[in-house]
Amino acid sequence: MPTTVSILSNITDFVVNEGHGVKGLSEMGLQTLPKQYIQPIEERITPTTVILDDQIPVIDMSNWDNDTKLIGEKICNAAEKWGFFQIINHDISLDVLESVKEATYRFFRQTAEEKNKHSKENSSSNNVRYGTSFTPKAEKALEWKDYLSLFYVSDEEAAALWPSALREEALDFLRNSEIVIKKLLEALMKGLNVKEIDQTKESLLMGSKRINVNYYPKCPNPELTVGVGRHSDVSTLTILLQDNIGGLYVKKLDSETWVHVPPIHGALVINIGDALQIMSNGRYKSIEHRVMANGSNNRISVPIFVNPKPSDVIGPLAEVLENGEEPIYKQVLYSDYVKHFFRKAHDGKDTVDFAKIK
Ligand SMILES: COc1cc(/C=C/C(=O)SCCNC(=O)CCNC(=O)[C@H](O)C(C)(C)COP(=O)(O)OP(=O)(O)OC[C@H]2O[C@@H](n3cnc4c(N)ncnc43)[C@H](O)[C@@H]2OP(=O)(O)O)ccc1O
Ligand SMILES: O=C(O)CCC(=O)C(=O)O
Ligand SMILES: [Fe+2]
Repeated sequence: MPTTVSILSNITDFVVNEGHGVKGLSEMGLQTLPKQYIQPIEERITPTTVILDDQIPVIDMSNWDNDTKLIGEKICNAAEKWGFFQIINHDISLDVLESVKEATYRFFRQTAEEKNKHSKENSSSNNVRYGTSFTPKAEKALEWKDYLSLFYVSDEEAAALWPSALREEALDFLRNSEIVIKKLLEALMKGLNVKEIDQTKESLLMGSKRINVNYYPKCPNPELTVGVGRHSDVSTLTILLQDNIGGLYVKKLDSETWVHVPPIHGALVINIGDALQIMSNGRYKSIEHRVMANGSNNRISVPIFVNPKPSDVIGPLAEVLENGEEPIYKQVLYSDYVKHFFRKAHDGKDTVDFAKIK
């Protein structure tokens, strides 16, 4: 049985290689944060940069069928001004949302050995990956988070490869999110002068999906580290289910201040990702966000990343440039873009520079 001292002398082995994750560290009852997790001061979330008198829009979807235009305009405004909003009355049942949260706990409660069957080194497929932090090899300071990431190909592949602890619940959440994703994209495309989402557009906007489950265990000295560092998502859009703990912070456009995203029971947090910022030629904003570590509670979240297909080439849409607007982004192969994102540590909005016309 390893002692606390021996574990602390080789954190990488215990947390990363043996698959105990930060959950394993947290459950040892550590009183002090290991030095590997201490973030530089500028990366920590401090009260001085957080504002309390503003918040991301909350959009009620209940009257979508009768009020499509008005709700659509609210969605486009939020995408331009905040890049983030919450939706309520979106028609995904509470049962589906509660079940995927329970299943997330069920997956992470398993032994390190069981979870580690899905690590990068052990997984039989690149489409299933259990890990910790973001990209430990490239990070100077680690992040206080464990995750399982599932790239959706087909129900058959999921049946063969996804862990049974959460397979059905994750698939159910994916299936049930389909209608609301289409409504959001329909509204966002109208705002860009795209009249119809034909098959090519549909594939470009939502040709692939990835569902992650994130576990942020209780943390000693949470003020010294982060759950997730500053980043923007590389998706078209992200649909995030969070629990009731809180801790997600979003950067306010053109400012150095951050706002908290308060948990609302049954709501989903929606954010625009880099792919849609690029396709909209910068009109819709893919905004930096980060997650605070928590000293008293474990937290979970379940993002669905709606993406182009890896083989798609993305760039500003023709409809957006029709009026003579100059493109600010070039055409890039989406899988090159995503690889660039995954190979470096979280460093805020710098990912999108990869696609900028210099
Ligand atoms: C994990 O914590 C996160 C995650 C996020 C994610 C935010 C998003 O927006 S995810 C949406 C990403 N889009 C897609 O998944 C759709 C398109 N997919 C692809 O293009 C490909 O599937 C691929 C992701 C590029 C992988 O293709 P493959 O040919 O298999 O490439 P590899 O060479 O194996 O991988 C490239 C590089 O990325 C690392 N990597 C791959 N998958 C993951 C993953 N799920 N999580 C972390 N890292 C991943 C892989 O290890 C390679 O790096 P090396 O250094 O090992 O070469 C936001 C915030 C978070 O905290
Ligand atoms: O846990 C959260 O609230 C956000 C997680 C996140 O930003 C991500 O997984 O990309
Ligand atoms: Fe994110």
